[in-house]
Formats: sequence, structure tokens, C-alpha cells
Amino acid sequence: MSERTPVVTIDGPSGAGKGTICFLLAKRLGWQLLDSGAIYRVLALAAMHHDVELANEEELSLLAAHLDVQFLPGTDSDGVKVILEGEDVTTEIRTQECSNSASKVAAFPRVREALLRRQRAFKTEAGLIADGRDMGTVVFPEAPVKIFLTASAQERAERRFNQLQGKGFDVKIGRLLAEIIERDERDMNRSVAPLKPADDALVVDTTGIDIESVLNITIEHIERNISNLT
Ligand SMILES: Nc1ncnc2c1ncn2[C@@H]1O[C@H](COP(=O)(O)OP(=O)(O)O)[C@@H](O)[C@H]1O
Ligand SMILES: Nc1ccn([C@@H]2O[C@H](COP(=O)(O)OP(=O)(O)O)[C@@H](O)[C@H]2O)c(=O)n1
Repeated sequence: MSERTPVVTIDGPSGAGKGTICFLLAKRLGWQLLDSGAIYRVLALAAMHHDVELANEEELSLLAAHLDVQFLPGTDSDGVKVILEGEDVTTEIRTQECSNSASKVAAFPRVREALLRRQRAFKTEAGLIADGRDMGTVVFPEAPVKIFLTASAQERAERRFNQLQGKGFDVKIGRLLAEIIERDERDMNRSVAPLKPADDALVVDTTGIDIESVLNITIEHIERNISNLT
């Protein structure tokens, strides 16, 4: 795979709009989509299924290296279809328990190391939109375009509340806000691959900006930096 294979990384905290924008960009450009968060979520779920302690880095890194998981293209911006050991866990990985557990297992260096190759294997000649926390800083540092989406914690909690309530989950805005802040802290302060914009990333604060406008901002930035887009 050539180093110049087009990769656009979109990093940022929970609820910033990464999954939505990445889905729309991948669809518009006909590129591959990597939802790296889904990988950490499905690892956390697999750990729970196999009674692996979320604090056991050794066992988690072994599980990560041999995870029997398939990611199939999603049909809407609700994200990829995830098959773990033959079972469709697409909805289960989006629970708050999975969100928090994913953030815990993601803090271990050897877990992250075990998942690097799997993430980089998503690169295709056509192009890759990579959604995560460290896509532009660690996984694809060579990417020609890096974007960091953020928004106020309050707005991200409101978005997540509407999203999960719409899926039938029984959620409370206060608890969601507290969990988002806790996860932000853990993701930003861990020793390995902390959540932060790459030095060469375009940072977009999406607070009060609708999806269409954010999409236009990202597309204009990509078009300015990658020629001959399909
Ligand atoms: N700019 C925006 N304005 C309002 N709602 C948004 C915006 N971007 C995303 N959303 C909505 O917020 C929720 C969370 O977005 P999502 O893309 O899942 O965020 P992330 O992947 O960063 O956690 C979704 O329901 C989505 O439709
Ligand atoms: N590249 C990534 C993606 C996710 N993660 C971890 O996995 C958790 C879930 O990621 P996600 O992107 O699915 O979460 P949301 O942003 O959708 O809430 C995050 O809170 C991070 O702790 C990570 O460490 N590195």
C-alpha cells in the first residue's frame, strides 16, 4: 500500500459528531470507513463474554490479538455492523456499559499495540476515512488530512441523549454528561495515545453548528488538501 494512499483522520471526544461525519464522507467519496471505537467496544464486550477482567492487560492484549470480529458496512450513520464470534453485537456495543468499559481497556499500551495492525489493515487504494481518538496522532500519522471534531460537553451529552433515547435506551442526561466528562478525562490523560488534536489537524468546534455545515467544512478542507478526489 503506498504511503500516499489517501487517508483522512477524524478524531475527537464522545458525541462530537465523528461517526456521523465519517459515514457521510465515506459514502460521498466511496472510501473505506474505519470506526476504531467499535474495535475497542467489541474488545470490551468480548472480555465481558469471556470473563476477562477489564484490569487484566495481559489477558486483554491476548484477546485483542485474536479477536474473531467482522465489521460490515453500516446502512446509516448509526455505524458499522459488528459480528463478534458469529453474533451480531451492533446494538450491544453501543450501551453505556460498553462505552465505559471500552475506555478502560483502551488505556492499556499492550492492548493498543495489539490492535494497531488490525486498524492499519483498513487502508485501501481507494481511500480511508478513519474515526477515532488517535487516528491522526498514532495510527495514521502520515495521513495527508487530519481533522479534530469537538463540541461543549453539554452539547455532546444532549446529542448522545437524543441518540440513545431514539434507540430506545433508558438514559438520563445528567448521568450521560457525567460519563462523557469522565471518559473525556480518561481518554485525554492516559499515558498512551491520549486524546488530543494532531499538530497538523484542523480543529472544528461543532457546538451550535448543524451536521450539514460541519460536513461542508470537512469536505472543503479535504478538497483543499487532496487533489483528484473521485
Ligand atoms: N453538528 C451536529 N449537530 C447536532 N447533532 C449532531 C451533530 N453531529 C452529530 N450529531 C448527532 O449527535 C449524535 C452523536 O453523533 P456521533 O456522530 O455518534 O458522535 P461521535 O461519533 O463523535 O461520538 C448523533 O445522534 C448525531 O446525529
Ligand atoms: N481510536 C480510538 C477509538 C476509541 N477509543 C476508546 O474507545 C472508547 C469508545 O470510542 P467511540 O469512538 O466508540 O466512542 P464515542 O466517541 O462514539 O462515544 C473511547 O471512549 C476511547 O476510550 C480509543 O481509545 N481509541
